[in-house]
Amino acid sequence: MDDQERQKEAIKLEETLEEIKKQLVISEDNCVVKQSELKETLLNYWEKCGSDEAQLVETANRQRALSSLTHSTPLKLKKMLNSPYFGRIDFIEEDTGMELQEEKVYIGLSTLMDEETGEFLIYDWRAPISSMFYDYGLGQAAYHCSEGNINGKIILKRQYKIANGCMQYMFNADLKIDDEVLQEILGKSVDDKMHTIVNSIQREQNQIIRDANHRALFVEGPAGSGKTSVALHRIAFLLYRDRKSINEKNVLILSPNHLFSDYISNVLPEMGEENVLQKTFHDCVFEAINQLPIKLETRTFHLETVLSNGSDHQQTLRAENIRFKSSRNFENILREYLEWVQTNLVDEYPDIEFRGQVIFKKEEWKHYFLGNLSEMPVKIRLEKIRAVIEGRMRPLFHAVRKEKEAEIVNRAEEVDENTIKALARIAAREEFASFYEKIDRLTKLSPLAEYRRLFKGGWLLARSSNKTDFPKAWQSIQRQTLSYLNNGVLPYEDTPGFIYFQGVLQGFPINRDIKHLIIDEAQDYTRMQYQILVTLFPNSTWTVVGDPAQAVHPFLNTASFTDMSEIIGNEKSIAFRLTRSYRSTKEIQAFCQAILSDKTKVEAINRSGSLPAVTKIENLHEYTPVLIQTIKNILKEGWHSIGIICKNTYQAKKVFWELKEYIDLNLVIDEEDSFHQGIVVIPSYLAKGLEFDAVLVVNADTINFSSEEERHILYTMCTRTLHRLSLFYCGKPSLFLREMDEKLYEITPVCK
Ligand SMILES: Nc1ncnc2c1ncn2[C@@H]1O[C@H](COP(=O)(O)OP(=O)(O)OP(=O)(O)O)[C@@H](O)[C@H]1O
Repeated sequence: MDDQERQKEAIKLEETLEEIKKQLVISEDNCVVKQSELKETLLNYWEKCGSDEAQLVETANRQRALSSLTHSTPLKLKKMLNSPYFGRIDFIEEDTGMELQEEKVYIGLSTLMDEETGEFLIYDWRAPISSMFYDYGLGQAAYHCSEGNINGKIILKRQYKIANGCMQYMFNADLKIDDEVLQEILGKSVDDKMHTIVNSIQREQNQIIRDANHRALFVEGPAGSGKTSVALHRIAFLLYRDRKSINEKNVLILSPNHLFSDYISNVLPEMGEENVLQKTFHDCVFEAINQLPIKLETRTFHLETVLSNGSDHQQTLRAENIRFKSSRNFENILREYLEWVQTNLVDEYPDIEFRGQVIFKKEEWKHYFLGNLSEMPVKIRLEKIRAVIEGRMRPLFHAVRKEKEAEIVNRAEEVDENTIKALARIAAREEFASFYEKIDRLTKLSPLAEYRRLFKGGWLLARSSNKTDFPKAWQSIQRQTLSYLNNGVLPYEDTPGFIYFQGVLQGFPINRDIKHLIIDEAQDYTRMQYQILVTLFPNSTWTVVGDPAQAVHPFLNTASFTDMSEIIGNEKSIAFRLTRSYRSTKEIQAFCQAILSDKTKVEAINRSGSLPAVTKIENLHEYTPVLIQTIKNILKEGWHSIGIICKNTYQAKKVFWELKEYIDLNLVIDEEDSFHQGIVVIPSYLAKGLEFDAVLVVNADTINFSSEEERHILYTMCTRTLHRLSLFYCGKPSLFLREMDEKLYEITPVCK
C-alpha cells in the first residue's frame, strides 16, 4: 500500500469521525428533548390521574419506548467513534447497464449514513452487501439481497484495526480473512467475558450465521470451533434481517447454566443487541411447574453425585436408572402409560351417590372422559366432568338447605330469618362435605401421584405390549425412584420424563412469543428434553449447536444430532459441521484430539505455543507447592486467566482450600455464580463453554479418567485453554495419557 493510499485512508477516517461526532451531538440533543417530553407526560399523568389515565399511560409508554430507541443511537455512535469500521471491499457490479463503477464498501458494527446525501458511509456487517467481505477474496463475488443475486468483482479487500479513533494498522487481505489476524486476536490474553468476532468471521461460520432458508440449523463442531460465537452472531443477524417482525423479546438462548450465560453476556450488547432472553432448561422447567409439591434435584448436585467415583450397589443402580430414564425405551414406556391414563384413568371410578340416589353413573365417567372431552388434557376433562356433577348437585343442595331450614323452624330454636338461613346452609354443607371430598379425590388430578404409580408394583409390566422396553433391573429402579419420590425429591433423571408426563396430562405452558431458540451445548440434552422444548415453543425456529465429544454426563443417554433433527427438524432443516478450531494452540489442539478415540481431523489455526506439560506428583503433600509454582510461572509469562479444573466439586474444594493460603484465587462451584477473572478453581461440568489462558488439570490419574465417559470429561477440561495446558497426577496416569503418543506432551519434572 503506497503513501498516497494511506493518506486517502487517513482522510476517510477523519471525515467519518467528524460525521459521527456531528450525528452524536444531534442525537444527544434529541435525547434531551425526548427525555423532557417524557418527564412532562409523566407529570401530566400525576396531575390528571383519574381523568384520561389510560391514554396518558399509553402515551408515556410509547414515549418511553421512543426515548430508549433514541438513547440507543448515541450509544451506537459512541461505539463507532472508537472503531467505526474494520473492513472494506471495492466492488464492481456487473450487468447494471451503466458505466462500470466501483463502490467502496466500508464495513463496521453499525450503519452510518450521510444524513444529507443518504449515501452509505459505513455498512452494517449484517447488511447483504457486507457478506462478500467474509465469503470472498479478490475476483468474482456475489451477494443476495431483496432484488435477487447481485454479481460482480471485488477489486480490493482491506482490513483495519482502529482503536480509540486511531488507525492501528491496515493491510490488504487478498484471499480470505487471514490467519495472521486470527493469530493476533487469539494470541492475546483472554478476559472475563466472551467477545464479538465480527471482524474475523470465517466463511464456514458466515454461512451458518446468515442462513436464511432453513427453520432449524444443527451445528456440530469440535471444541473451540466457534459454535457459541456463531450462534450469538446469528441472533444479531436475525434481529437485523427480520427487525420488522422480531425483537429481542422473541429470541431465547438456552444455556447450560447461569455462569455460562454471564460469560457470554457481552457479545450481543457489543453488537448493539441488548436484552436477549437467556435461560437454562431448569428455568423453563420451573416456569412450567411453578407449584410442584416436590423438590427438584439440581443439575449441579446431580452431577456431583454421579461424578464422585463411587461404586456401591446404590450408585451402580443409579447409573443404570439414569441410563434407562434417558433412553428411548423409557420414552416408549412413558407414552404407553400416558396412553393408559388418557383412556383408562376413570375405568374403576364408582357411581356417585347422594342419599342413595345415583347422581352420576359409573358409565358416565367413561362416556364423558372418552367422548366429547377426549381431545382435552386429562386435567381439563376431569374439571369439566366435575362441573357436570356439580350442576346436578345444585338443585339437591338447594332442596337439602330448605329441608334443614324447615327442621330448624320446627325445632323453634331460632326466630331470626337470616340466622335460620345461615344455619341451614352450614348444616347442608356439613352433609355434603364427604360427598365433595370424594369428588375432589376423583377429579383433582395429581400428575405426581400418577407418575409415582408408574413405579409401583408389576401391573404396568404385566399389561405392557412391549415388555422388552423394560430393563432387567426394572423392579430395583422402581424401588429407587419411589424412595426418592417418597423423600420429596424428584431425581434429575426423572425431571424431563415427569415434565413431559405432567404437560400431556394438564397442558403445557406454551410460549408462542419465542420466534427463535438457540440451544448451546446441545449434546447435553435428552430426547425427552427436546420434545418438551418443541412443545413449549411451537412458533420457534432453531439454531442448535453442540459437540458430542463434550458430553460430560457419564451415564445420560443424550440425544444424537439425528434424534434432534427427528424431533425438531422438518423438511426445512439443515446440518452444518465446523471443522476448524480456533481456541487453542496447535500443540494443545493435537493433544486434545489425541485424547479422543474419534480421530476425525480437526484443522487448527497456525498458532504455536509450548507442548502441554504432564507432571507426576510423588505424594499428595507435593501437590500444593507444585501447583503454586506452576501458577507463578504462568503468571510470570504474562497470562492472567487460569482455570484449575477438577473433575468434581469435592476435588475443587479440596484444591481451593489447599491453595487459598498462598494465592489469590476464587472457587466457582455454584451455577448461579458470575464468571470471575483471574485464577479460578472450578469443576469440569461448570467449566464447559468457558475459556482460560491456561488450564491446570488436577488428578489426571487412572482413578478419575479411565472410562469412555471420562475420556469426554478430560477432553472437555483440556480444551478450555488457549495458551498453556498442564496436567498433574499422583499414582498411575490416566489411561488416555498412557495411550497417547509421547511426542504430544512433555513430561515436566516437579518444580518447587
Ligand atoms: N472467526 C473467529 N475469529 C476470531 N476468534 C474466533 C473465531 N471463531 C471463534 N473464535 C474464538 O475461538 C474461541 C472459541 O469460540 P467458541 O467458544 O464460540 O467455540 P465453541 O465451539 O463454542 O467452543 P466449545 O464447544 O469448546 O465451548 C473463542 O475465543 C472465540 O472468540
